[in-house]
Amino acid sequence: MRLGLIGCGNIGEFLLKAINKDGLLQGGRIVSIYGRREESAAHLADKYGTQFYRDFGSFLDSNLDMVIEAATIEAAKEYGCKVLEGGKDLVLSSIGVMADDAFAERIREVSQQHHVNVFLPSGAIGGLDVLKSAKALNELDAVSITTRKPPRALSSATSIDKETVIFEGSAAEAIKLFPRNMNVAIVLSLAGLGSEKTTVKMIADPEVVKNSHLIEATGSFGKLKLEVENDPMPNNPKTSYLAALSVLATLQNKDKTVHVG
Ligand SMILES: NC(=O)C1=CN([C@@H]2O[C@H](COP(=O)(O)OP(=O)(O)OC[C@H]3O[C@@H](n4cnc5c(N)ncnc54)[C@H](O)[C@@H]3O)[C@@H](O)[C@H]2O)C=CC1
Ligand SMILES: O=C([O-])CC(=O)C(=O)O
Repeated sequence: MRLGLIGCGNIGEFLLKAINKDGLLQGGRIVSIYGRREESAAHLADKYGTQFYRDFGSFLDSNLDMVIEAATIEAAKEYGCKVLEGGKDLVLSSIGVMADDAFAERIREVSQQHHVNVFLPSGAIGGLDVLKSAKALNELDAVSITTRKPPRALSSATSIDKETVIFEGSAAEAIKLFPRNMNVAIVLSLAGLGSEKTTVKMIADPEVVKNSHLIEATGSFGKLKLEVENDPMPNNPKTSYLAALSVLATLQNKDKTVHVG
């Protein structure tokens, strides 16, 4: 499987190391990268034996089977449909882009037209399997996420010196205000009740070092309560290590014939 990578930050470099250096994706290799910061992308291309493209069209033409976006919501919006129209599967990290209903609809249409797949990894959270089962008979009543991060992981809250609720509202509002922190709320919305009905609470807490997410849901199945306490990525405290692992796991599982969960 020939992979292309958009974005060479934390998740991008994690994937380059895991796949191209450590061989953790059987039969797969990142052969092309497209990055905005030319110098660092060229350096990574050299370090991990891959090709760096400045021009998106040439990147897409480099005989790829699948493209992984690990950049930003804006990049996902700009390139997502082009990848699918080019006949390649797509893995999105910046899942917040799917909060835009018109864009999400377009992604669904284009992927059907071109017979390609879009993968939305569970990212820095879990519990999506429970929500999907719970809503099989439309009997999922409420879903919420409470995110607690150190202030330095929340760009707008760096001067906070005591535990502070910095946001309460819908997932739809949360992703607009915190596009680098609330992708989790949108993947949760997609698995559950949608971004208007999924509720979010964000807490900046100078006493914590981990990024934690508490997922709660109720429905005819009973109750869900699941908390992940994530170690942050070393170079980007906003992003949890689990988010990078989930992208790799999505790639590792994509061609399995026996599906768990
Ligand atoms: N689904 C989830 O649970 C999670 C999703 N994320 C999201 O995943 C994405 C990647 O995260 P990180 O690797 O930690 O971010 P990062 O900030 O470390 O790296 C992003 C890279 O993308 C590059 N970039 C930005 N715009 C670009 C463009 N238009 N074209 C090409 N490259 C571009 C930047 O120069 C940077 O190198 C972010 O959107 C982040 O918010 C992060 C954590 C959890
Ligand atoms: O990595 C995390 O803990 C969550 C995150 O930043 C996001 O969903 O955007």
